[in-house]
Amino acid sequence: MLKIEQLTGGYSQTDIIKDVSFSVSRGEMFGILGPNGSGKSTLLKMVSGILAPYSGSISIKGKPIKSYSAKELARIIAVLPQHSSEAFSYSVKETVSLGRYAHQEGWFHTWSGKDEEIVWQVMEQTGVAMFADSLLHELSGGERQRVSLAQALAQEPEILLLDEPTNHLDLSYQKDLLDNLKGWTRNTGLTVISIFHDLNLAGLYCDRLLLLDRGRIKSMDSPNEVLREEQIAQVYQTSIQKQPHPKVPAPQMVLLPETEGNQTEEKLIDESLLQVSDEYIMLRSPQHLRTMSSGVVGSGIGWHRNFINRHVGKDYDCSDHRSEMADYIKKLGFEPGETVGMMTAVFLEDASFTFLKEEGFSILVVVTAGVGNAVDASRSKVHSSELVPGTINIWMFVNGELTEEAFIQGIMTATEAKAKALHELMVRDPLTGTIATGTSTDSILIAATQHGSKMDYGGTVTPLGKLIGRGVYDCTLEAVGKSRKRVKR
Ligand SMILES: Nc1ncnc2c1ncn2[C@@H]1O[C@H](COP(=O)(O)OP(=O)(O)OP(=O)(O)O)[C@@H](O)[C@H]1O
Repeated sequence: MLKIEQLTGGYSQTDIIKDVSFSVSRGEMFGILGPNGSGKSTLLKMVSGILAPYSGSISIKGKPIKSYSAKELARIIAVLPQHSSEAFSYSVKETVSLGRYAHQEGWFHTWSGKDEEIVWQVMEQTGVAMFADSLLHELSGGERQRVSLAQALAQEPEILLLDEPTNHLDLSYQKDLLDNLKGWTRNTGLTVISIFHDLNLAGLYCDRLLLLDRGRIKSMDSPNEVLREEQIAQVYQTSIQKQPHPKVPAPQMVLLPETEGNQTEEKLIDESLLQVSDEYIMLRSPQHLRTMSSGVVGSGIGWHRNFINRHVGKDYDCSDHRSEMADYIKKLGFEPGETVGMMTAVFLEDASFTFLKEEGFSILVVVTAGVGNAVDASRSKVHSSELVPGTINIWMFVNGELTEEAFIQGIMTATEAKAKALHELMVRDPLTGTIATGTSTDSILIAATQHGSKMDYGGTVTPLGKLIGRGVYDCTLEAVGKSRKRVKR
């Protein structure tokens, strides 16, 4: 659809765009990225024919751009410029109607039924039909942006060039606009070439991205390839981290703020922060901790500062345990979003905890363990899937920085140490009679301050794994021992 070859150009004989070549296919959504001043708008001006290049060529549908008249070009390409705050006293409908100019034939430019139909259709699509008679200056910045888009669409272009289209739009209109653009590329074959400042939106919606660095192509590929941490950090000169999107296979780039200097003094997470009552064991951390857990509340990966292991009776109704637990946390005066909450039928005075230190880092392990509901994971097929309280809950608080890999390996190490303790104590699965590996509702938490020594790994023979293995094994032995004594009494 569009082919750019060795394009060089700029202003007053200064090269802004240098030797740029790429092509865009019909129906493609193509994003242009780059820091301020890297030449994105200049490139778009050349592609739209507003600015003549010094050298190189641009061809559209196989013909040089120079061979098209202005009117012919306007029937193929529509441009949505960077938003301007100027607003003339035209009505919305009049403004959108200007987009039909390229399609009007002859000297008298008669307004046809088709023109009218298309203008209303694009006003509906962009959500501005309700303002049809309003004057532009009466609209908000985002509403005016949508009017400009409607005007561009009224041209019925085959290629839509957009300079920062989501500028001034609130979240829901950003999503609507990009969903619509994506839909049009798929359904009507519209080709979209758009400048983005928001790398995450570009990564979510574009088929391919072009990254400009001081007027040259730094990278042009799929979003996942272009949005590489080191590359973006280098081109944008900032600290950035790449993460997977939680729902779709698209990269998300997050800024890493400079927090040095305004950090409050780090407080050690140790047993002095534990509060144990008949109702719950609680740890309130002075700072947010990076967590990976399977709690009833706060499960998955996150940042939390309150940790509650709550005692519930054996007859606790588990049918809506998540919302019941969230209500309970609120009643205690905590925000469920900041809290990891677990439940246990074990008497909390039977909890076991230990604080272990190594060169440069330390961990606090807390275990509550009831094994009446023990299961051998290798034979769990014979059990029903019903959830019953009676469980081993393991908390591990690490004073140190963990990689994601270390979080996962720490959980593996703890699970192995727990299984070993159950083996040592000959805890049996009551249904199979074989040695149990856990219970059917065990929960685990690993939480790290993310300050201090960095631990890349948490496997069994790593410094972190050694402390976890020992701490979880010892605490599980002790907690199961205490709870068994109580059962005997
Ligand atoms: N009309 C102009 N005359 C002279 N120089 C210009 C003109 N427009 C832009 N420039 C210069 O060209 C360079 C690239 O500008 P351009 O607007 O293409 O960058 P951009 O990547 O779109 O930046 P931004 O992200 O800030 O919108 C800048 O150094 C700018 O000062």
